Amino acid sequence: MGFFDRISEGLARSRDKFKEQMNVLLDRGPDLDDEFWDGLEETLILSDVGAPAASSIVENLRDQATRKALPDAYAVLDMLNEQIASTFTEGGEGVFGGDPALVLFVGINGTGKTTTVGKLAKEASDAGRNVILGSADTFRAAAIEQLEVWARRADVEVVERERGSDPASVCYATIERAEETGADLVLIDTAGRLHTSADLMRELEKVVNVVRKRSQLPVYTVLVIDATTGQNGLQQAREFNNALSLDGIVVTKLDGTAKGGIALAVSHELELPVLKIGVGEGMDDLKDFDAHDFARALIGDFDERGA
Ligand SMILES: Nc1nc2c(ncn2[C@@H]2O[C@H](COP(=O)(O)OP(=O)(O)OP(=O)(O)O)[C@@H](O)[C@H]2O)c(=O)[nH]1
Repeated sequence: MGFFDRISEGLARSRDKFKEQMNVLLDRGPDLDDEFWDGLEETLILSDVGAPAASSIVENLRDQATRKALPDAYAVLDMLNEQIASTFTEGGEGVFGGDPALVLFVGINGTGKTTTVGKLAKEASDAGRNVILGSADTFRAAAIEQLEVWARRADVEVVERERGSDPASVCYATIERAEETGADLVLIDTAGRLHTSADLMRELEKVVNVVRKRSQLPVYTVLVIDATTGQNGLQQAREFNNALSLDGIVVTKLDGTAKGGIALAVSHELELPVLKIGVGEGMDDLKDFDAHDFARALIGDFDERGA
């Protein structure tokens, strides 16, 4: 199944929610009056894209409707996909684009950090890159074992220490080992932590600072967000970004959620690119992000019979 089909299948619930709201709005007729524009903004907000993104999308579409003298709501909806796509923050090519990099994965518990590291390791190793993994999640014993399983599947080395070790020292050891082996992609899994826990966030800041100082490879910090948590994901992203100056996000569990719009809320509000998306638990379920395909999958197409 191609990228669009996978993401389209995954976002079916998000799309249904959007369409249901839109159809109620269109039932009153296709006039481009204030009620339509307010209703469109509200529908976007209910789709979890966040108020700032929703208002920017509606403002731009309103401008275009005036400039191009668009006849009705259907003409506006034809431009909605494009407008949503361009509201995502672009960039981040350096992180997984094939250049040498050290990437630290952070996020709250259970968002899919270890799984994402594993999937990426497999993809990069299959593409012929020299990959090494670091298990700085020294908090949860199962996380170390889980990463070992992925490392075996990907046929890459993983640097680890016993449970309870200092995560910064695991990072240090991983960087040393990467230098010895000439690895050009270093992926470090960190322990899940609540963004509201000041101590754990300080510990993570320390880990990131150690890595930034010590690594000769460019260092990127990537937040892994679980799409099913909706608006809470935005709050997590704000806190992690404040503490760590993130370089991008990976949005997981986009298979089967009605809250897929959260990817846009975070990308737009925090000016962070979406680097990858997770659409399942399997090895091949981590995909490159394409804003146009994502927008199409999120809201679908509209025609005059209703969508
Ligand atoms: N459906 C679905 N499940 C996913 C996806 N990504 C990860 N998971 C599942 O989410 C669960 C948690 O994933 P982990 O990778 O262990 O999460 P983590 O962030 O490393 O967890 P902690 O180490 O506890 O913070 C696992 O059961 C994964 O298989 C995804 O894209 N879709």
